[in-house]
Amino acid sequence: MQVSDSLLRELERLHPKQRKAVVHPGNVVLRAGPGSGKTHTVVTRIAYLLQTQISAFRGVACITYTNAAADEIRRRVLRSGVRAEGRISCATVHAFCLNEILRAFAPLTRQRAPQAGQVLSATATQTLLQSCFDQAGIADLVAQYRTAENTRIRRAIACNEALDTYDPREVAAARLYEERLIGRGEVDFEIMVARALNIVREHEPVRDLLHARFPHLIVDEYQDLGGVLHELVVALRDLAGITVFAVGDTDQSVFAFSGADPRYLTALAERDDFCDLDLEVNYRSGQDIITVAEAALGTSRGRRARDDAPPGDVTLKRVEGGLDEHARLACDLVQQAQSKQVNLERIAVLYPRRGVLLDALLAELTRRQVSFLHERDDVLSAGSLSRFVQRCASRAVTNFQVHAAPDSERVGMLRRAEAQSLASLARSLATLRTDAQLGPPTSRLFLLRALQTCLDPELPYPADARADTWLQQLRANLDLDAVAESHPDQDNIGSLDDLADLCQLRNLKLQDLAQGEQVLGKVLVTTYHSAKGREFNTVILPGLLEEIIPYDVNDRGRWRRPTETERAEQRRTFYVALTRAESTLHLIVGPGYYTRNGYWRSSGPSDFVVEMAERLSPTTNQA
Ligand SMILES: Nc1ncnc2c1ncn2[C@@H]1O[C@H](COP(=O)(O)OP(=O)(O)OP(=O)(O)O)[C@@H](O)[C@H]1O
Repeated sequence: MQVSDSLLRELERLHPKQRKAVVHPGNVVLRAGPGSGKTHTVVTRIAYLLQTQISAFRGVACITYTNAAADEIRRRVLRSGVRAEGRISCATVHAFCLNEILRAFAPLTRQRAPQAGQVLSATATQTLLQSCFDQAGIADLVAQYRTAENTRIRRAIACNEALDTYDPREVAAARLYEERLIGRGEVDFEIMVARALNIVREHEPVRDLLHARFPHLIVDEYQDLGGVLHELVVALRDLAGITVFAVGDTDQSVFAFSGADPRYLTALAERDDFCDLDLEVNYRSGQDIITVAEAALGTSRGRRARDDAPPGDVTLKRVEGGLDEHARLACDLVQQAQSKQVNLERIAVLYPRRGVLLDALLAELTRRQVSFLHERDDVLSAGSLSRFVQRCASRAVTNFQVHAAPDSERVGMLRRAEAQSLASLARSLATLRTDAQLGPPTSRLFLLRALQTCLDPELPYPADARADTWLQQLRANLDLDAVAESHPDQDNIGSLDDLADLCQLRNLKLQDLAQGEQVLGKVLVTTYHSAKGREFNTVILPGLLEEIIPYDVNDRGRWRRPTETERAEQRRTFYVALTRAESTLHLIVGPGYYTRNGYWRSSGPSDFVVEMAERLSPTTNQA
């Protein structure tokens, strides 16, 4: 098969090591630092495989950590000009296991795929776990704070790992939890992966069919995936003969609290049948930003910026008061960046987790009328249907912005906003309908046309239009209530009503629904965790105070300082936040903060920053 001109040009632009990873015929482990082009390499490899090695009837499966990452990779592959329609399955671990294994092979395995409402929501999971704690004699534990530990234990059980480091009563509760789940005919995300693993191990025809459909499997962010997924990947490699391309960065491992472990990536890399590759150039950040980030990590990896990259600008600022002052300075810095012609959507203000810092930031941004987008993923209902609505809102808002812009600015605006294409939304809607067993629409164009009517009308909805009326129309035109009613995910069942209630209760505007999506003209305010995989011209990190980062951990209802392991993970999260910056990075420290009860805590600057500054005082400009 022939390589297209555009792909040839892309291959030429790659670093020789990236190119080697793209065209390597066998299994690959690609371990590389932030901004080194891992995602870029993944996208090019998928395009290359689809164009040169995989016939029109077969495809590539790509597993990512988040839905956003899956959407992003799919969008970029389609944009590369390769005919990938229907030949790329890009999904999270759970969606892959559910759709490509449990559901696809239900007739062969005689295991019924989850039906309407049988995939437990997060709240239902916690209720079930709490009742198991009660039965196991540990009623004093609060399920909300032990969910990650429960996941860790269940993963260890599924992988036959030693359980002696866990509280035996929690192990008993975890076993009870699974028994009850199975007894009720329900599933949760963990059990879907474990079931998929068993099916692959026990059913040879499933393995053959999987190999026939997906001769290549790509797994992104491997360091954040747990042991069960690792065993699934090994089974797909060793038993089904699927070629594996695993990508990750152990320094960016930030989900160990729920059983993820970078050693699985190392284990793959050490195998003789895998080619272990590294990339050392950081294409995103200037050298000063890279140096500061490595100092914060505490380990010099010797990564370097590309030759022509400006060094970047790193400032460490100190305020004399509490978090209100951090927030004021953060807003000043946003405005300063804006005055240097940096588009607002290229600026991110990042915080480690919710609390007093976020309260102060939101209050100040609102007071100053800075246009910002806060990813309140906990406020809008969870689930794929709610996410679909949010993506539609993002498309509608962007369409309005393009419509309202002067002619000279319109060119490339949709691309700059990375707005959802109607085709990608139509595909997501088709998947939602299939999952809900609603059957295909009357014609392939039906969904596209319905979406176009809702999202790209001749007179677009203004971004500040009332969200409730817009949502009402979307629900009716796309028949979303039918999806909600019979979808297997409990999260989806009440999500439209929840969204509608929220829109009315809070008087939300259309742009407020465009959560988690890039919206032009808005500064992004989000957590260090959610910033993973993304990049911004300017990154501002206020509230770098001890107790805020590293922060205290809730252990069985009591707050305590993090253990060494937890501290190391928090340090990696901080490193992830620092490495999102392309050209400007602002760090803000101070003497302390007021708690929500109004007590002053003289916590002082974050240890992470103090240690970092000690390692490299000359690079950082003291303001
Ligand atoms: N060979 C290359 N030439 C020029 N730019 C590149 C090259 N490879 C990647 N880039 C650019 O570098 C930036 C970072 O790439 P990418 O997001 O793929 O890195 P990553 O390794 O996935 O980062 P992270 O782990 O931090 O999420 C992107 O803007 C990408 O377009």
